[in-house]
Amino acid sequence: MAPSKSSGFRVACIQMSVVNDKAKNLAVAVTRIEQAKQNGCTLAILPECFNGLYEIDLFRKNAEVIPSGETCKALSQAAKSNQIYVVGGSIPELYNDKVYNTCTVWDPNGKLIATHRKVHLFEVNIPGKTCYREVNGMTPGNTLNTFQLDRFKVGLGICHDIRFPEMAELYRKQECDMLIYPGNFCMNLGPLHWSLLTRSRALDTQTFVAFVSSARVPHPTYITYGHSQIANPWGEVIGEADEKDTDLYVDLDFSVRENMRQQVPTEKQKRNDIYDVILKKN
Ligand SMILES: NC(=O)CC(=O)C(=O)O
Repeated sequence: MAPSKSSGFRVACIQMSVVNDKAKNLAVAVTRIEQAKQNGCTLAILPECFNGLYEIDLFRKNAEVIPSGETCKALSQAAKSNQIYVVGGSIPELYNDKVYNTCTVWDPNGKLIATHRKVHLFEVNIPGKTCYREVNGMTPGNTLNTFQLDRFKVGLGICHDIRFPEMAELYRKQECDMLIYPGNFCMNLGPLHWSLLTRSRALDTQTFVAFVSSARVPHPTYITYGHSQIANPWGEVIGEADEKDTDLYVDLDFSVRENMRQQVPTEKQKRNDIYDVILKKN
């Protein structure tokens, strides 16, 4: 049974296989959102770049104007017909001839209630392993973004954004109850960092953190790690997928967050007289 609305809700992490065919990806996403609702979920979360492969050369081809593009139309309709909140992973967004890596959020009436453009683009150079320069295909966003799901406040990031504790700290300051990061880690960095980062951001901020990947589909240039997971405010992993095409359903009980904050009151112990994290631009 899904948790009662006052204490929390059930969330679906949709770890779908993403292929080089937008129509197929959209059809899969819509079906899985419907299944999430049938399984008692209040919220369904899709992965980063779920409407096309995470390939620099494909970003502009798959880019759409928000909210008039076909991906937004499909997500809005899926949210409305299933009466469910949808965090639409991310898609390449076309805006003023620039391409952003953008997350859209839809309420159960199919209304767009938030967007988030990836602030920290993925840039690594690990010789012989992974070399990726997302800046060659995307423009970074400049704002932090939240939305309200009933009485719970949710902060948004996309993949590489999870590596920056300052951003999560700013969401903690805004009293977010949960952080959501649609993601797509590679096989070199995923095994070492994916779970560590999910747990760290959950513990730092005393929130629930959902890090939602696409499934591992063998591909010549970018192979996704998978392992979508959710950590609770204690830093415990309370649900984790393997690498396969699957959906992870997890019940969130926000009284756990209240208890943690009372029992380990780090929030009240911050020494803002000697250090602070400050939002400079939004
Ligand atoms: N896809 C990403 O943005 C980030 C990533 O894979 C990493 O930080 O590692």
